[in-house]
Amino acid sequence: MADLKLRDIGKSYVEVEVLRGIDLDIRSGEFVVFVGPSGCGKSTLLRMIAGLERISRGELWIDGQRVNDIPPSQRGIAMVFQSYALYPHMTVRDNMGFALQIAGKSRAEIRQATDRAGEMLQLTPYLDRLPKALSGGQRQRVAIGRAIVRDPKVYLFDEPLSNLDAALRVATRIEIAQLKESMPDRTMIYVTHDQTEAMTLADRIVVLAGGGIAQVGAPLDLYERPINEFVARFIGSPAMNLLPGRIVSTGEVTGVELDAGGQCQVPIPSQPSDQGLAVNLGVRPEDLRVTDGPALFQGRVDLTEALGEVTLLYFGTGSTQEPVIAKLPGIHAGLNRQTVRLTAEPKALHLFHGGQSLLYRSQAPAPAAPPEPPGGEDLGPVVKPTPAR
Ligand SMILES: Nc1ncnc2c1ncn2[C@@H]1O[C@H](COP(=O)(O)OP(=O)(O)OP(=O)(O)O)[C@@H](O)[C@H]1O
Repeated sequence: MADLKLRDIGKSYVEVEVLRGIDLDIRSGEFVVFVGPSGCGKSTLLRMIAGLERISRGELWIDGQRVNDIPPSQRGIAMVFQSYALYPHMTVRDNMGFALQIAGKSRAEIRQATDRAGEMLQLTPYLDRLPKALSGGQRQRVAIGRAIVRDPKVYLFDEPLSNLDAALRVATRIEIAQLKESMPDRTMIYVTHDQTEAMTLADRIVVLAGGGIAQVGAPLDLYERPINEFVARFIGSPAMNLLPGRIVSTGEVTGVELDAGGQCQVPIPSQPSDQGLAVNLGVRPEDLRVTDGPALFQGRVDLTEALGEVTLLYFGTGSTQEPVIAKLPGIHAGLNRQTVRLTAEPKALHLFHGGQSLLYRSQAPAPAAPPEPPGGEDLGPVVKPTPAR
């Protein structure tokens, strides 16, 4: 059992500030996944938790102990890297047991721990093999086994599956999920580029961007209620479409007229002063469907990609703006070069102003005496909610 508290953590290299103001509580037994664009500092944050990078600012607490100055070996953590880095001349069992040998454990203890890890990872038949006689997936399992034998309170994974091919990634991802199930009180923190890994493994996802935390939440929370356009487009593939428009009617349901001509009603509350406000309507490719009725979007299909279970339709690929993408179940090759009308359920729509979701503004606590809105133009900043803990 170990919880982690990150308080105002920052990291600077000589002239570059990579991370700042990271505040995060990770509960005992939680599986937390860090995602974000390349270079946003995911690995740096993980390495600071491991003790492999110095923490420039702020405090890190593991299990109630401030560990900023505690060496990695005394933090009760084990880290699994992308490159499995096994000793080529040692058997699987010796690779897994090496840390225990260094720690001075008895042969019987080492044997018991490596037997148990071998069983958990289905490596029992391979314990006497050298790494070169294993597949990539098996080698990565040995690397995980090396962490398991130490029985750490916290497991850190830095893109452990990125060297594996697609099929092995899926198989090993499922094994990691099962591993978590079998160790419910162990805390796991996992860095990945892979959306599916993040969505399927995480209890909570932490989206890092611009040196800080953009949003923290359960995978479906981030998918259904992204706090801003960045998170909206980062979670989900292909990325959410953003259609520019303006608010034409306000209330519990907001009317939006799109620059391209479509109209829609969005069940997100707005105030009278929002009338005329420039917004982006967000709609995920998978939420669009073809209609004969009133359309949210209408255009000529420039390209279709048939992926088997779904077809992707691309619109406006020639313009400077991002193409609009629809993801329809089934095969729709006949739609190529056709003009298609698309719509979506109102509850699948998102509204953004100045990059921030209007959904969250409505949840902000009302001030004791709300000031009169000044003339209906300036809404002021969209208030961020307190991230879920
Ligand atoms: N030793 C260093 N000196 C200076 N800058 C560094 C150093 N190590 C990392 N950085 C910078 O810190 C930033 C964050 O790096 P980090 O590897 O944590 O990103 P990441 O989000 O894990 O990226 P990726 O997804 O590409 O692995 C990058 O811009 C990187 O160039």
